[in-house]
Amino acid sequence: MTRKPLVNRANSPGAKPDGRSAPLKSSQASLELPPDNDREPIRAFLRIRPRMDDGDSGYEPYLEPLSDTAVKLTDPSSSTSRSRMSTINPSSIYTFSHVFRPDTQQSEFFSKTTLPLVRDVLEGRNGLLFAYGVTNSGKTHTIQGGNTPGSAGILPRTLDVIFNSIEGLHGDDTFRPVRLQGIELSSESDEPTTIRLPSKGSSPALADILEDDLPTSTSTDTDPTVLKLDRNYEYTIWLSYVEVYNEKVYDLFGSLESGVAPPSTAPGTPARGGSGIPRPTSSFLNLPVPGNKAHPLLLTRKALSVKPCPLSDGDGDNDASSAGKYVAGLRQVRVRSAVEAKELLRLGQLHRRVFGTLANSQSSRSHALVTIKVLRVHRGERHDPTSIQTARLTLVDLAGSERTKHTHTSGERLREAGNINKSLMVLGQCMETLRANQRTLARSLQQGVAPGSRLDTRDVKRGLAIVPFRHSKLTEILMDYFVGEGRAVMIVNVNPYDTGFDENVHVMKFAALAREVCTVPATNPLRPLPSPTKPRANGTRASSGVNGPHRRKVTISFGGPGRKASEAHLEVLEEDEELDDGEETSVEDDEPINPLVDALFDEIEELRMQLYDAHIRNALIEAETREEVMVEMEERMRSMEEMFTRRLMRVMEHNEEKMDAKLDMIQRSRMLGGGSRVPRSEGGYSDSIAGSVDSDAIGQLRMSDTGEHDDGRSSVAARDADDESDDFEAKDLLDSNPRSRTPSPLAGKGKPLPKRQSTLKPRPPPTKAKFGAEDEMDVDDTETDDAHTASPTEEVSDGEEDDEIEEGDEEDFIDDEAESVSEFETDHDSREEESSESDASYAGPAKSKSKSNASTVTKGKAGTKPLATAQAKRAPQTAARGRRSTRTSSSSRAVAGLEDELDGLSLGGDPDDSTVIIPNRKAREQAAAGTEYIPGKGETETGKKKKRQLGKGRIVTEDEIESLVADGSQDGGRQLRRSTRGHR
Ligand SMILES: Nc1ncnc2c1ncn2[C@@H]1O[C@H](COP(=O)(O)OP(=O)(O)OP(=O)(O)O)[C@@H](O)[C@H]1O
Repeated sequence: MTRKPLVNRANSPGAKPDGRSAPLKSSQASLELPPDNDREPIRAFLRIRPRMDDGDSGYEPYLEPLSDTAVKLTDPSSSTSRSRMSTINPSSIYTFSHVFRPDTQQSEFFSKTTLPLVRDVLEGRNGLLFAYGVTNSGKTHTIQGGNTPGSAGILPRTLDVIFNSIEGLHGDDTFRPVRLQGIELSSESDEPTTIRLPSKGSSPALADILEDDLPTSTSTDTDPTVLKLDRNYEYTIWLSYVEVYNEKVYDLFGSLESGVAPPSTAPGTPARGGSGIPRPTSSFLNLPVPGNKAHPLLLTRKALSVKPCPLSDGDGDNDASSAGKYVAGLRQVRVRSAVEAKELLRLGQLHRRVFGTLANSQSSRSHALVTIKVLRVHRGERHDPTSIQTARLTLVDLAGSERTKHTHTSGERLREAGNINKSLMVLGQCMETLRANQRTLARSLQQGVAPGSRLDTRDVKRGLAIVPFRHSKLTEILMDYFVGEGRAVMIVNVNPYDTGFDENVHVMKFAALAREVCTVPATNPLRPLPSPTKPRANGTRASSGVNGPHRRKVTISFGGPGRKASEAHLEVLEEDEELDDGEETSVEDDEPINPLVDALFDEIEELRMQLYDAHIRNALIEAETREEVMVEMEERMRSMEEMFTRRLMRVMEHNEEKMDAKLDMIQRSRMLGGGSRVPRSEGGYSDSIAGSVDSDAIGQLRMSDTGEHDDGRSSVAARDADDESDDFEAKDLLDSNPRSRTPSPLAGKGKPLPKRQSTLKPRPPPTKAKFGAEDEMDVDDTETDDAHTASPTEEVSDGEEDDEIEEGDEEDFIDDEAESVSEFETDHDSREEESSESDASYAGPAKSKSKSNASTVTKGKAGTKPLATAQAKRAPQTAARGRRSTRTSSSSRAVAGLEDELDGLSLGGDPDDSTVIIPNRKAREQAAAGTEYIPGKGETETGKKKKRQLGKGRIVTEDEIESLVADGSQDGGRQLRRSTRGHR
């Protein structure tokens, strides 16, 4: 956006106070001080929106009226931590010119806020009213009103009052207004002063669907107020309607169809009274509804430029100080009745919808400015252009003031929001600067001037800041109201329910700021205008706007009760404004621009937009990251669950195998021991097997916790009377309680193997010969069943398997969880580790029998795995040999006790005959009844599987077991043990 030079005259309010009474000239260094009562602050009215049925329920209002002029704003979340983070006071009191409570009627609101401005404009004074507030706070309702009787807003009421008051005082069309306050002869203008108002029957298609939702003006919903006017004057009323959207100015009457005014709209007569309300139309609204999205209807509109008024538009003194800026090319349409005016404004509303700023959202995304211009001339001087006086009243419906960070907008919406915020921010900056300048000026006046003396205006001007009106289109258009003459009124709309508290605090602060800005109401109303100017030549050139023409798609949904829902697809092409070629440059353009200020403003705007973008990007990234982390965590949890399940299964199977190995070993020791008791020899295998039996197997078979875990022999003695099923339970208990467990069975059964190797070497041949084929078979059996878990080498490989799993799952582990797992495994396999450690550190002192045994293994372990396996195969033979040769009296007793018990476990029977022991009482009852055993819910998969398999076989009751035990069959006993695995 190119910038025009800043103008000290127009941008500084310093010139203003004296502008009326003593025009400021560059050659004139002093001025008369205006009396203080010449200025009055902007009046700010607060209107609180009532609670709506849809959407406001559940919210408590955070705004409480304290009086007719004060309200208290309380942060609804003040009790939460949010308020501690917020810089906004949890509770604040704000004062206004008047506070309108939610139940205020439209007529009352109009009378107190707008009627004085209507009187002013009819008497020749300018006025500005703007509605400020967040979305959904009631700005449009305040300005335009609703559909119900009595709900007409201040705009239709203003038109009612004006036309009520000038009834019979209508002037003719000889002169027409141009720019801000210029006039020209209508005959010299190309532009039509009227518009074609076709009848209802020829209603255009697009207008038909667009107007459905708009408030309809009814002949009954009019304001009856009549102001008393000087009846020596004639009046003509002109309307213009501007939309400021994306920092561009568009004429909402721009596409009106030009035409000769129909007879019914001749000067002085109402357009069409009664029910026959005329309908204005435009080239757009005549077009058929495009329903095909692929071929949208292309509509083009052109932005208008805002230009400084020429000096010739100034007052009689040719003072440029009061000349603001005008919208070049803006159509000003003569209206002759309130009805006609309302229809025309309705047309503007339709155009606003066609071009999309109201089409896709109920929220206004543009600023809408309606200007009512009144030309007044004395009846006796109606042909003297210098006697024509002009005044204007502008009503502004500002776009919602919420900031983008709360609206989560992006793309086109972000641009819109950025531009809305830009213009509102600049409006605030202008007010702030105006206030500061006025204070500076007041201070200068107080300090430096004696009563009645003159002040050097150059000193005063030096202390005044430049007001940044030209940094937004909105403030450029409104600037004349702040630096020129006229009253300004601000309506602050607040929805105390669902809108953001912070946003409303900003609105309140803005209002407080506005209230401290003073404007200068005209004290010399209806100044005669200079001679009318000739229409300008259209010497314009295209704007060098950086963005170029802007295209966007607009979809308008329509339908409703009794109508088919449909959509109209439009494409809007918005062309940049044209820049003037310099024909009408004012003094402003000659003023040097302050490059630093200009650059700083540009920088601020740029940074602000970057900040918005960054906020939105951050929010998106955060959301995506959270999502990713969540998915990853879920994945990890799943894999950990699988891994733990696998581990649990493995540990269970491992335990089963160990238990089998122990049982086999114990049984084998019994068999190998036979009836003869061989004295234990020092360092022989009998030591190891005895130790193993003493400390592990016996301890594991112990029935109840005797508290003598370290003394397996006493445990064996204590449990002689216990039965077999209890035995199983005791094993489970011991397995599940690491503290109560005796050293690992592997420590007993695995470590002796290398020792066996050392004792194997001197093994005499007769010993080997003593063991026949049956023993060899047993050894083979041990190889498959026992050596798998008993062999240290196998244990190592088992451990490697574990390691593999751990490596595979390593990344899935959270350290703590991994620790808990290893803790479990450490307890469980502590004896194995002990063994491994001992294996690895042969030089260490032997701490126990098994350790000392293991330490001797190391030498043997230096060999290969086959060697170890061979050792494992020979282990039972060696053990038997050792047992026969060496045994202490105590261990002998223990072994004897164990053997006695194992005798009872030796069962005979068919190895193929599948049997089952059902440890569960309910299951036993089912079995006794001949029902197939079904595993219960929650039992492990292994258990289920084995039970199902077993269920296919013969089910054995306890009595049968006892008989089997009585038979003493070894194969049957093994089978029985295997059958019971699944139940552990
Ligand atoms: N004083 C009121 N009495 C009854 N209804 C109201 C009042 N003020 C607002 N409303 C209703 O609240 C809703 C929102 O109001 P409105 O459209 O005027 O808000 P807005 O501030 O103009 O919003 P936006 O900035 O998005 O255009 C409308 O349905 C309107 O009819």
